[in-house]
Amino acid sequence: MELPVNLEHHSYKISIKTNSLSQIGNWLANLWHKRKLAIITDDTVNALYGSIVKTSLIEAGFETELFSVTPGEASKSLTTASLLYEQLAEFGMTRSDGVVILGGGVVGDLGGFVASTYMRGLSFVQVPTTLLAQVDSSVGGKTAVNTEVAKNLVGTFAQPDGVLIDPQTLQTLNSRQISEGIAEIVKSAAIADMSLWSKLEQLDNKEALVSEAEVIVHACCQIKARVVEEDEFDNGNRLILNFGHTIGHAIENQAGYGEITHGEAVSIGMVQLSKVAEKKGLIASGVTASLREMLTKFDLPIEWPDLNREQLYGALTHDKKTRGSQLKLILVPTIGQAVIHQLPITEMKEFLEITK
Ligand SMILES: NC(=O)c1ccc[n+]([C@@H]2O[C@H](COP(=O)([O-])OP(=O)(O)OC[C@H]3O[C@@H](n4cnc5c(N)ncnc54)[C@H](O)[C@@H]3O)[C@@H](O)[C@H]2O)c1
Ligand SMILES: O=C(O)C(=O)C[C@@H](O)[C@H](O)[C@H](O)COP(=O)(O)O
Ligand SMILES: [Zn+2]
Repeated sequence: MELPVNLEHHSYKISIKTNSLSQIGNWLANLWHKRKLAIITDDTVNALYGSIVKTSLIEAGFETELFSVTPGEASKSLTTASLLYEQLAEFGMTRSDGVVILGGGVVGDLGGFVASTYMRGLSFVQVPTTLLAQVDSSVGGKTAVNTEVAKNLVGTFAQPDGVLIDPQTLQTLNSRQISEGIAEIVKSAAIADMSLWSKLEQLDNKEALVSEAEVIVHACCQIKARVVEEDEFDNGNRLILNFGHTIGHAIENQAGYGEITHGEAVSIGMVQLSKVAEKKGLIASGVTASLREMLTKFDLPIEWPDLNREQLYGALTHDKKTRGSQLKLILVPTIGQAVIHQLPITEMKEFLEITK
């Protein structure tokens, strides 16, 4: 299956095909000529898929080197980015060369950030290997690293030249990693696609979902491509992709990056936000219960973790949907639709249930 992402200055295709990873050399040879390639990955993905990818690229005629970082959210940092800049320079990467980003959303965001800033920008492709990365992070061109102050505080908008998705790689993920990806699938359905929501309702558990991965990944990429095509730079309707993220990112930051995964934090964020929104009459009654039921079916957390709410509030003031003292909060008034609700950022204390 192939899906186009049609953008004003940088269109590209998402290819979704089981067992395509070993054919990456041919796929890239059709996209790029005469490139020196740097694969950016993490140690776990390297051990599983590094040599398949590197061999295929070398066989296709590319001079290829692989750079691997420590797995986990803590690597999405300026420190790791600096190390990668040095490694790319040592390998002699120039602006006619390209970066192949192989792994989950962490190397996707980090590698995209490094590729788009090294020498003011190299071409790159995304080869996502987690469910989360296949349904969300590999598409749309948001790159970032975290800082102590806030999640994804520093980043770029930089689109890949292509996305190669091999759903077969999902077979080596553990149960928690599958759930984490499902949080973004539930988000995508909740904000924009009632028929995907109905499909998710029919699935008994995550094993059933993984067995239909190709169809579900395609549906999510289609939603994301449609939203990004309309608003590439996140000034309008793209903000709806951030449902659950205002609270979610604050949780990730305050728990310590990687302690609560991105998907888990977004799951909690969607439910806790909707709970208060429902009480305030901002969304239809029953939305929160539907989200709770769906997310718990897929083993995702939905209750507040034991974190200081005032500190959570401090962390969420750095949300990129703020403009001055106003925040654009994403609400789901009924399943399948999203709205942008502007409010003074201080009102988020109500959503965090901070008692005066
Ligand atoms: N740019 C975007 O639009 C966007 C969208 C959603 C999330 N994100 C970001 O994505 C990140 C989360 O991504 P993630 O959940 O993929 O985390 P991740 O990249 O840390 O991957 C999770 C774990 O799975 C391992 N792994 C990866 N592929 C594997 C495979 N096939 N088999 C076995 N293990 C494998 C990794 O080594 C890692 O330990 C967060 O930083 C989040 O902010 C970005
Ligand atoms: O692509 C987008 O736009 C999203 O918001 C997708 C989110 O799932 C993703 O987590 C994104 O990285 C969040 O972006 P941010 O702008 O809130 O840092
Ligand atoms: Zn997300």
